Formats: sequence, C-alpha cells, structure tokens
Amino acid sequence: MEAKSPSASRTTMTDMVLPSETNALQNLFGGELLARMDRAASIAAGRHSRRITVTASVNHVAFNLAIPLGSVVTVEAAVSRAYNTSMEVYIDVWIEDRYNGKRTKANEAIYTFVAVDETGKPTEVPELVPETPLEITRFEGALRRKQLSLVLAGKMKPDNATELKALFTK
Ligand SMILES: CCCCCCCCCCCCCCCC(=O)SCCNC(=O)CCNC(=O)[C@H](O)C(C)(C)COP(=O)(O)OP(=O)(O)OC[C@H]1O[C@@H](n2cnc3c(N)ncnc32)[C@H](O)[C@@H]1OP(=O)(O)O
Repeated sequence: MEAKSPSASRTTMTDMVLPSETNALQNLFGGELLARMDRAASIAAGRHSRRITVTASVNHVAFNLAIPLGSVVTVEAAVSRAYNTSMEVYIDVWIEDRYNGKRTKANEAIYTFVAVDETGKPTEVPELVPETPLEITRFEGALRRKQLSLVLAGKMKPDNATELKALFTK
C-alpha cells in the first residue's frame, strides 16, 4: 500500500450554530460538536484508508472556548498517524468572525478510527508520512497517546506502554 501524507485525508466542514443545537447559555451543545468532529474525522479516516472506518476511541477533547449561537464553525480533521489497522485523527475547530473573517481556535480533539471490512474485521491501512513541522509533532506524540488509550481501555498492560512511560522517566 502506498504511503500517504496528512493532506490526502484533510477534511474541512463549515456550518453554523442553530438555536436547536445550543445549551441553556446559548452556546453550541458539546454533544453536537462531538458529532460534527466525528463526522469530519470519519471522512478523513475513510480518505486515508479507502475503507469503512469505525470510531474506536475518543482520546482527547478540549472545550477551550464556548461557541455562541450563530457562529460560523469550521471543523478540520486529518489523519496524524497510521498503524496496522488503526489511525489517529487530529481535529481542530475554528470560529470565524463574521465581519472581519478572523479565525480563532475554539477546540481540538483526537479520535482513533479503525478500518474494517464488510464483516467488521480490522483491515490494514496505508502508512502515514508527515510533512510539515506541525504534522511531525503530532505524528511523534501519537504513539504515547495510543498506548495511554489502550491502557485506559484495559487492552495494554501499563508495563508494556514503553513510549508512554518514557514521558515520566526522561
Ligand atoms: C471514503 C471511502 C469509504 C467507503 C465506505 C463508506 C461507507 C460509509 C461508512 C460511514 C461510516 C461512518 C462512521 C462513523 C463512525 C462511527 O460512528 S462508528 C460507530 C461507533 N463505533 C463502533 O461501533 C466501533 C465498535 N468497536 C469495534 O468494532 C471494535 O472494538 C474495533 C474498533 C473494530 C476494534 O476491534 P478489536 O477487536 O479491538 O480489534 P483489535 O485487532 O484488537 O484492534 C484493532 C486496532 O484498533 C486499535 N484499538 C482498539 N481499541 C483501541 C482504543 N481504545 N484506543 C486506541 N486504539 C485502539 C488496536 O490497537 C488495533 O490497532 P492496530 O495496531 O491494528 O493499528
């Protein structure tokens, strides 16, 4: 399988915040944002793998800024590292000032997707080769995030999480 860069999977979705999607403070409901990020990330994982993909884990979500009613919200997702059958997808969320077009980063998240065949069995994905400095930083941090996710899910013994442990012993 031919290796791909993150730009091959980059997915951008822009939409606005409607009244039915807000909480009591008139800000975008967190679950709605999670769903928008899941949709963009699953398209990115599908573009990288050209397979059916399923969300295996939501590894990290940071709701740094509330997103008010009426905001123009852009969700950008791209595969940040690919393994055997799984892919880490990094998602950045931006809000855009209606009048001057200035973009502000509101949130970010990291999801893990697994490519599967028609029976739901995990199947191989192409390697990912990062290109830009940001892509390289995200690529290099991905293995410890995968190990943390597997440890929390009870799928890896903490002792085997060598990359994660190195964070604390360096
Ligand atoms: C464009 C072309 C498309 C064409 C076609 C389109 C069709 C249009 C489809 C629309 C698609 C919409 C997609 C929406 C996205 C959902 O909403 S999907 C619904 C929610 N998700 C689910 O239902 C998934 C349910 N879970 C599962 O099916 C299984 O647990 C999984 C995820 C397949 C993993 O199965 P498993 O038995 O644990 O498999 P296993 O071999 O142990 O692990 C497989 C890989 O996952 C990793 N993994 C497993 N758990 C974790 C974890 N917690 N953390 C990190 N990694 C993990 C493993 O490390 C392994 O990685 P690799 O080393 O192979 O890379």
